[in-house]
Amino acid sequence: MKYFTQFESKELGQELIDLAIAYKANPLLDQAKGQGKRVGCIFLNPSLRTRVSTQIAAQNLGMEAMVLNMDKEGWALEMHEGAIMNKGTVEHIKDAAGVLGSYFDILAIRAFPSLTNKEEDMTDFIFGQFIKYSGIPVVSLESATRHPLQSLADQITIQEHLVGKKKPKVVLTWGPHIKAIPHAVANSFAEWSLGMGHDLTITHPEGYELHQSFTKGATIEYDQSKALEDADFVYVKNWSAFNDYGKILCTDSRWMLTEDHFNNAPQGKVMHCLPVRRNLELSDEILDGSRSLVQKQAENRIYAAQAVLSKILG
Ligand SMILES: NCCC[C@H](NC(=O)CCC(=O)O)C(=O)O
Ligand SMILES: NC(=O)OP(=O)(O)O
Repeated sequence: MKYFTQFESKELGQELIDLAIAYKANPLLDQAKGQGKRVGCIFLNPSLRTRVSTQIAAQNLGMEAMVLNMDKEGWALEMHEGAIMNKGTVEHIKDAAGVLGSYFDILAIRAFPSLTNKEEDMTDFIFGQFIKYSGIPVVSLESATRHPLQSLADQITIQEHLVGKKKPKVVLTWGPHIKAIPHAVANSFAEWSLGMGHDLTITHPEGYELHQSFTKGATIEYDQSKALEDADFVYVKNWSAFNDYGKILCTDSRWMLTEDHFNNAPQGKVMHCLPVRRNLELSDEILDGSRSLVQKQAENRIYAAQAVLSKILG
């Protein structure tokens, strides 16, 4: 495996889940595997979990992880070919990524979407520039379109809580937010859940349809209470409109889950990638109650990253 940027196949997904579960039981199982190797973690946006869990994962494999907060500590990067760099950008991605490629064995990159340029965002333009010019294996720490390490951790968490059920009912529900938020987590969660064979229902206000390349095979249900019936896992996420790109079309607080939403899904577990805005996206009642898997998901981020780095090391 050279790149980890999206869901590839159920077989690879399961292999990574199994490896992650083995590392969770014995984090230092492959302590010698990464000796003498370096992973560069490049952040163009903020992070808590991804930053720390990836460093712990590398350390567990005996690898060195270096973090560069490019948005704050690096030179402003020019992404476009042929640009005359007489404005704010200082260094071209060709030069910077080439250098990083010579310093590291693996590059891991976080590059959020603009939410203004749909075409560039949809092709993961910035992310692609790093892949093109670094020439080394690349791991996504959340791109414009996807957050695969989060999704892998989510699938590990679902498998750990299946209680004998082969095909769980998984619901992805939109929750309110005050900001325009990327589609990456929702896209990726849908892509991985469908890919791993779950029965997926997606519920959101009208106008919040995700791109169908991520949701093909899912049931789209605009009535949230109907969607939640008999749900085993309920994944809460805000995202901005995709068709009316990057717009906020709804802030209706009735979409925020409380205990009352679970009258027809008593067994339902609740998931969120974090960070979560309490009592806006998701109620204290749910987050602090026994349905919540959010801390377990965050813990599994370590083992998801460890499995991916290990697989790339070969
Ligand atoms: N990496 C996990 C989520 C990152 C990002 N959340 C945010 O930007 C939240 C910002 C805020 O709440 O102000 C997202 O949803 O894609
Ligand atoms: N879930 C997640 O990716 O968290 P961070 O943005 O804090 O890394």
